[in-house]
Amino acid sequence: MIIMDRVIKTFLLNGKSLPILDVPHWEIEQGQRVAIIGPSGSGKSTLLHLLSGILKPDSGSISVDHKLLHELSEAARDQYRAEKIGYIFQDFHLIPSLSAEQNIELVLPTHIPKADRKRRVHEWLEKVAMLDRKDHRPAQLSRGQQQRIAIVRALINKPSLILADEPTGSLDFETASQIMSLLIDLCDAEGSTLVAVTHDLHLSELFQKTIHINEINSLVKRDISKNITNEIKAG
Ligand SMILES: Nc1ncnc2c1ncn2[C@@H]1O[C@H](COP(=O)(O)OP(=O)(O)OP(=O)(O)O)[C@@H](O)[C@H]1O
Repeated sequence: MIIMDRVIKTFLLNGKSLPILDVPHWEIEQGQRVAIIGPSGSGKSTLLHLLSGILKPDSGSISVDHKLLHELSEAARDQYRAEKIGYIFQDFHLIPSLSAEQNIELVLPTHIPKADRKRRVHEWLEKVAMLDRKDHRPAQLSRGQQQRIAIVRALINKPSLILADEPTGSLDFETASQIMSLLIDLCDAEGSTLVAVTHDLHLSELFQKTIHINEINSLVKRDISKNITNEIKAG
């Protein structure tokens, strides 16, 4: 379970403090699959960065599985991120010189013996129908295939929380729906909580719940976001 309480986040820009997020209260139950929609610049990525512990709030509390993130040391936050969180980016962030298999194996804990590592990676490649592409480097894969590898890399350590920032933003609609459905199914199977930012209202329908950022961030003006949502709908 994730609870954000009275969270304020500002950025310093040219010596001026710029308010970005004001979250009075927001909760996500363990195992929920939530799509976050909202206009550009409304703080969606910042919200994910706060949940992952990459960013710290100026004030307020963020609790994940009863652990208060701001009370953890930097080292403990890094460990929490490595163990509990899988992060999926729009542009995959795969290492170009490594094969699909090596990109995934890289995130497995070093104490796991080589043969077990291979077996585990192969099982996951099978789940996303990519076993026959295991030796391909990212440039030798389609964009949808690269995202499948990135999804496996994020999920293989069974994190309790998956954060996805526009994970299908650079894919055509059909591939995007397939990849988003795959991600949701895998999170379902693992019981992981999924919080995904998407611009696409049609894709957001695949989720249990869609939340507009103005329901979370009190700084986003309702009327502006409504107009933008309507524009997205019309598009
Ligand atoms: N490091 C930073 N320093 C200063 N301002 C920042 C920084 N990072 C983000 N911002 C500002 O914070 C606001 C929210 O950015 P964020 O990336 O969270 O928005 P977003 O809703 O994810 O946008 P998009 O949909 O375009 O990706 C923007 O106005 C952005 O300019």
